[in-house]
Amino acid sequence: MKTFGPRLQAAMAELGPVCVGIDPHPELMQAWELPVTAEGLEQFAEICVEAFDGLVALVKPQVAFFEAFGSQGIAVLERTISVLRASGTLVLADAKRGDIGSTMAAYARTWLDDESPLCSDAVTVSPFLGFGSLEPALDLASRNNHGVFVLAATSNPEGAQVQLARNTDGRSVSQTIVDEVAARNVGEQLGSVGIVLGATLASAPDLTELNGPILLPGVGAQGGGPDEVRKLVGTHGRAAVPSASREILREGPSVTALRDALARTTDSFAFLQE
Ligand SMILES: O=c1ccn([C@@H]2O[C@H](COP(=O)(O)O)[C@@H](O)[C@H]2O)c(=O)[nH]1
Repeated sequence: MKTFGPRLQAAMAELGPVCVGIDPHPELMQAWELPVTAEGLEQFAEICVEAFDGLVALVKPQVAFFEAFGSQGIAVLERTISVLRASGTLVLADAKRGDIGSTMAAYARTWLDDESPLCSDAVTVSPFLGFGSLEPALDLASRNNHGVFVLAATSNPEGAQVQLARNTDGRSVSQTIVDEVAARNVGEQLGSVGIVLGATLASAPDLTELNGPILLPGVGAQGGGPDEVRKLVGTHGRAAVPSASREILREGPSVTALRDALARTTDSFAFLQE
């Protein structure tokens, strides 16, 4: 099996660079005339799978919205991930896990071990307990040909307080994270360790050495768009994966309307793959 980076690259070349998020906000479930229950969650997820499966490079379920329904929500998430992956659609679990190394190993087994019911193609992780604490996830991902997306510069304005702080060597925390990720991707076609870079940001760390996928959440509902993404990624457009959730999901529950919204978003970012 190919490593995650080239698999994502192939999917983006075929289907366009966009990632669509499955974020079952209670307000969206109500707007879709679904009950805000585990049953409603299941229907929401099934509609998303029907709308997006096979039509998008990456699907990103936001784990928090499933966890909110307890064990039944987790069961819906398991089914959603496995149905998408069974048909070859790449799944990024947006779990943003980060902890001391020994606990990180348990998170890694949950999201990146092929025997786990929640195993996904990739997972988001938080490096703010120290980049080295991510080692168990990076190691397991590498052994199993999965991917990891490391938060580097997030789309929320509060992130700057931590992420733009300077280290003793003068680099920002964000830049340090990008550099650590870059070291993981040396020699790869496209590395399997990516970063998360908010599409809402005014500027980006230096991405020259990154050689990994750049997930850009914040498209649409948070105000990011093609112009912002173009400016942020510069010459690294082929590694850029703009991500939108609410902007597309608001068009539901019609599968046709969801697909149309996805197609519009994909068209608006087609320039990244040119
Ligand atoms: O910096 C970040 C990291 C992750 N996210 C996640 O992406 C989606 C965005 O949803 P929209 O509805 O498109 O705003 C959501 O799951 C966030 O948790 C992010 O927004 N910014």
